[in-house]
Amino acid sequence: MLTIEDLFVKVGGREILKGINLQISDGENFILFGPNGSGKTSLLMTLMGFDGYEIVKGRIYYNDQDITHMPAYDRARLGIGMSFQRPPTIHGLKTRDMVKLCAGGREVDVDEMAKEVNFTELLDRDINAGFSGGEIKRSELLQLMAQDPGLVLFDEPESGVDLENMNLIGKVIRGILDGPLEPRNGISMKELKSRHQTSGLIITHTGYILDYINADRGQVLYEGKLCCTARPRDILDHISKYGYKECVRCLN
Ligand SMILES: Nc1ncnc2c1ncn2[C@@H]1O[C@H](COP(=O)(O)OP(=O)(O)OP(=O)(O)O)[C@@H](O)[C@H]1O
Repeated sequence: MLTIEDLFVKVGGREILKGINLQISDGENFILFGPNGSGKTSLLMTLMGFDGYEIVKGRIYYNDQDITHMPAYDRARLGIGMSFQRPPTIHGLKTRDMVKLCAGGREVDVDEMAKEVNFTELLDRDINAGFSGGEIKRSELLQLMAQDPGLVLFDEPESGVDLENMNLIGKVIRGILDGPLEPRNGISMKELKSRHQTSGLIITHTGYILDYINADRGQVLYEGKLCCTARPRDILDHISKYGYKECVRCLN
């Protein structure tokens, strides 16, 4: 699904990612931890192909295709989607129209999807214009539901979300990553799951999202390098007890 080989990236002239190696399989959810400024968002932005993230060494493959220098819109067409920590406001473009664009020509029922994320009242407002933190997250999820990507990059899906909304957002994210939660149209859960192979790369500080999704593997990004491979819950427990200082030992 996703393979990153020896990736070095400069941002604003400074080396931020220093030799990243990572593989995420079909249907796997991988959790990324790390202190502020360690390069987590830069990694996701690089994977999405945004300008300003200069790959100085290394390769990125998606489904065996080399996408290292592919433009962002082509990566989106291939099936990579992203939910941003701070997405921009876009004046003059209604969220409803953006959701249709995300569907890339497929027929989608925007109103029906909006109901699932409690977004009906906001559909005809410009994207993110005056939206609250929780509304921005729900807007992002709605766009992802329409895109139906094969790989989703989530940058801190819990940030700015109250506990009640976290429940809604957590369940929607689980639906995007793990497929429908109950049998549909006479198709068994096992069959639905085997058809749904969406993978996730998810940044979290709090770990709230772990209550909602299946995630067996995680790592810490520390000063631009990956370390400490373990079960995400174990990493979280360790960080809350000892902070990130132990990661320095793992790196040496
Ligand atoms: N456009 C830019 N120009 C210069 N430096 C940048 C730019 N974007 C990011 N950086 C720097 O790169 C480093 C890594 O930033 P990044 O946002 O990737 O960290 P992060 O791990 O996601 O942090 P956080 O947990 O606070 O979100 C930071 O020192 C940041 O200031």
